[in-house]
Amino acid sequence: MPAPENRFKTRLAKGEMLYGCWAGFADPYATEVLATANFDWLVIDGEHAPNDLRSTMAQLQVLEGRHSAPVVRLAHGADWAIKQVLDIGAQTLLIPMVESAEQARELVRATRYPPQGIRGSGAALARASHFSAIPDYIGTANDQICLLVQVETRAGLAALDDILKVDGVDGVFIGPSDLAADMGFAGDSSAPEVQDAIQDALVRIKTAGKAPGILALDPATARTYRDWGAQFLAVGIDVVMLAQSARDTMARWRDD
Ligand SMILES: O=C(O)C(=O)C[C@H](O)[C@@H](O)CO
Repeated sequence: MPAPENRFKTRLAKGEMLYGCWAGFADPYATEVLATANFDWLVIDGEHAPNDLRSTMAQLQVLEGRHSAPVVRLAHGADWAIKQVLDIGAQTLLIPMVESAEQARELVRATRYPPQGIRGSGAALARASHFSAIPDYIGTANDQICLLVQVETRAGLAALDDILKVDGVDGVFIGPSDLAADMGFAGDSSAPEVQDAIQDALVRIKTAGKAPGILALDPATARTYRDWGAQFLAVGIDVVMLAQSARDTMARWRDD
């Protein structure tokens, strides 16, 4: 019995268009509600949402067997953090602020058991191995890892061609907000210079045979990014959806 199939990785490799959403409440109940929308993937965000290992695991549990595949974003690509989140059952990781091929290679090694990598062997007590119910977990887990790196600075764009050559990187996510800020357009990813950089990056990622990813809350922008080659495309943030809907509702009655 091998490690569970990573459906997200399988669909990504087939070239399927995958629509996602950020899960930012850091709560399994909210993520379970979000999963009823049947997004293809949901980002359990450990960078900008108040997630910890327990809240991340609880969201992995509620997503088990659901259509929405979990993508776990870490605050930083530290090998110990990767080890812990893989052991609780994550199979697809999104790592921010990747700026070199060497950094990408280190991330690949951190996600793989030896000899391909340095992932520590704690499968005996790990949720990922179904608590040892998967006897061949260590021998089969590497193949089910999907590593998505975020390129979101000028340095990352300059290293993008080399990052794309790294085996084990399955996709590259362009972070529009951070890229805009690094380019001197903080808060404005619609600036022509940023848009040109995004288009160039998405085309390069696709041409290199990797999966291009990005986030856009505005449907017209999301369609543009899809036209430019985005394959895993996040089109919503749950926190934003609730906040905006609540404000609109009160505004409607305030002036009624
Ligand atoms: O730089 C970006 O944009 C991203 O990486 C996505 C954001 O972090 C996401 O939280 C939406 O703001």
